[in-house]
Amino acid sequence: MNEKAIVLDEQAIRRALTRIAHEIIERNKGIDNCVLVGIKTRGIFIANRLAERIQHIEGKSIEVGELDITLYRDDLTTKSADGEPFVKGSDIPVDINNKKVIVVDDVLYTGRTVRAAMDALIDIGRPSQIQLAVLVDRGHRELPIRADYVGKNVPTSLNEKITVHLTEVDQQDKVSIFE
Ligand SMILES: O=P(O)(O)OC[C@H]1O[C@H](OP(=O)(O)OP(=O)(O)O)[C@H](O)[C@@H]1O
Ligand SMILES: O=c1cc[nH]c(=O)[nH]1
Repeated sequence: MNEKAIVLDEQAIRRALTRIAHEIIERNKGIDNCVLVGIKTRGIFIANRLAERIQHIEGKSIEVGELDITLYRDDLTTKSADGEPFVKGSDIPVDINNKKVIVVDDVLYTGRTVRAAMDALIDIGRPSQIQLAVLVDRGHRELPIRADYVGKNVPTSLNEKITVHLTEVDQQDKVSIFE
């Protein structure tokens, strides 16, 4: 696959996350009773960055939990009967009962990862609300799921792929579209 375009550079990612942090605070009238839950690798780093910005803006800390979701649809050795993603592990340091849980991921595509995340959350408690924040929404949903906070909507064709690079793991901040 070839890199077709850079859709967000370092500065654009920074601005998008700052905007989302403000939107989270505005929508929830502050961050009392809110918890961020990042999905596996890059969603966790994005959730941590949002938490830093929220702390900076509100002067209050927001807790960050983690979910590790495996998309094993293509992994024949571990494929389950229904072939859906599953939650491998979680580290959610707070009681999510009656909390507003904001799920955070880098890319929203079919929605199956988020569906698995919501199942896992509902298994461990009863959030008062679940919201969703993503850096990129590339469309092509297979489930009735939408994001409440979107860094950038990137219309894609099915043969394209969005890659998100973050300095914490990839030594640079960049979102690209590959075809
Ligand atoms: O809406 P969906 O169709 O579920 O796709 C979105 C998920 O796909 C990506 O993870 P991927 O499995 O590519 O792993 P990665 O994060 O390690 O790249 C991305 O990080 C999202 O979690
Ligand atoms: O294009 C895509 C689709 C799913 N997950 C990604 O990270 N990119």
